[in-house]
Amino acid sequence: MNSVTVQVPAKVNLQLAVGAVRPDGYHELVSVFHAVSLYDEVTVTRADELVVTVEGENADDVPVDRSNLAARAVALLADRLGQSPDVHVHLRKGIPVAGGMAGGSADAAAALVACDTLWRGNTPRDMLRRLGAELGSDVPFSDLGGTAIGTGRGERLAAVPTVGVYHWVFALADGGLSTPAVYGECDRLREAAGTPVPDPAPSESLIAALRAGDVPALGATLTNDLQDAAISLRPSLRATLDAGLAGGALGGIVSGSGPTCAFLAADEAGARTVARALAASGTCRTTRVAFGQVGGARVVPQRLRSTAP
Ligand SMILES: C[C@](O)(CO)[C@H](O)COP(=O)(O)OP(=O)(O)OC[C@H]1O[C@@H](n2ccc(N)nc2=O)[C@H](O)[C@@H]1O
Ligand SMILES: Nc1ncnc2c1ncn2[C@@H]1O[C@H](COP(=O)(O)OP(=O)(O)OP(=O)(O)O)[C@@H](O)[C@H]1O
Repeated sequence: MNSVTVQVPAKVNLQLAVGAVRPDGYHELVSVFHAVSLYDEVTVTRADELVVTVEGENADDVPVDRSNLAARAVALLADRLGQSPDVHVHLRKGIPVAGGMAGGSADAAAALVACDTLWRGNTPRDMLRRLGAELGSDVPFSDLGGTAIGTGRGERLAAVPTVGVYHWVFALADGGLSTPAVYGECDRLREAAGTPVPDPAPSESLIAALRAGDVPALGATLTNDLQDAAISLRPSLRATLDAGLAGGALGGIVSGSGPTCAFLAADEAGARTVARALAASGTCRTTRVAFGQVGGARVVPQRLRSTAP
């Protein structure tokens, strides 16, 4: 076996409750993660040195040096397995870059699975997730997929029972937002308001909607504590949210740290209607239609691989 390809999904946070800053600088979270059908594909191939190449929309915004999260994942696993990290990592980006949908984290999770397969490390999946948490708070969920509650800084996961299919429209913006900057803005806004920061807790109505597969109820209970901060840094997001809701979405929120906005539609046809309304409004760069929940990082069987890098 000379190369391995892993497909890995984007995420949207159905609830993102942000608590106080911890001594280590991270915020205590309750995050209801949901994996959706926008995918990156990560292919690792044996090579003379560790190199990264990237294809897809805004590929130029993705670093190809050792700061790339996938390259860091390769180096970390190589170190743990006592293995040389010399592989070619090729990223085929379908997840918006710096869009609040965990694109870099997805690539890290996929690179861990791909290299462990290539090197026959046989590392248990929960161990790969623990390694992933060293690279970023969203990485373990990118590996797990489905729908799950994340606590701590978002890395401690428990699957949430869910029924039904959820149809989503994502409004992509020009340019990204920096995750630390959005958390920082959230703190600044809270300090200015002078209100105490509540301990984050799961929304019972949201969990009930997921258990029942109640799409309108889910649309009504989407929340994101980083939304005001993202809008404060990118005021045009308000118009994007308004346009999606006016276009018939059952709910709309900023995805994670933004600037992508996520809209829940009643069904597949409804999603296409919302996407058209968003495109006509001129309030976003482009749209993507997707569904959830989907599984996490998985090896693509060789016979199903579309092209070699
Ligand atoms: C916004 C979310 O995407 C929601 O799922 C995540 O919380 C961010 O996860 P991520 O991109 O994997 O973030 P990390 O790489 O772990 O952290 C990047 C930066 O985000 C901020 N950060 C992240 C997670 C957290 N619980 N509290 C934080 O304050 C910190 O400034 C941190 O330095
Ligand atoms: N493999 C990667 N793919 C995309 N960006 C990467 C990658 N590795 C490092 N980065 C850097 O990380 C930054 C954030 O990109 P990413 O797509 O992970 O953002 P995000 O989806 O907002 O993350 P999150 O939702 O986890 O906060 C990019 O601007 C880029 O410089």
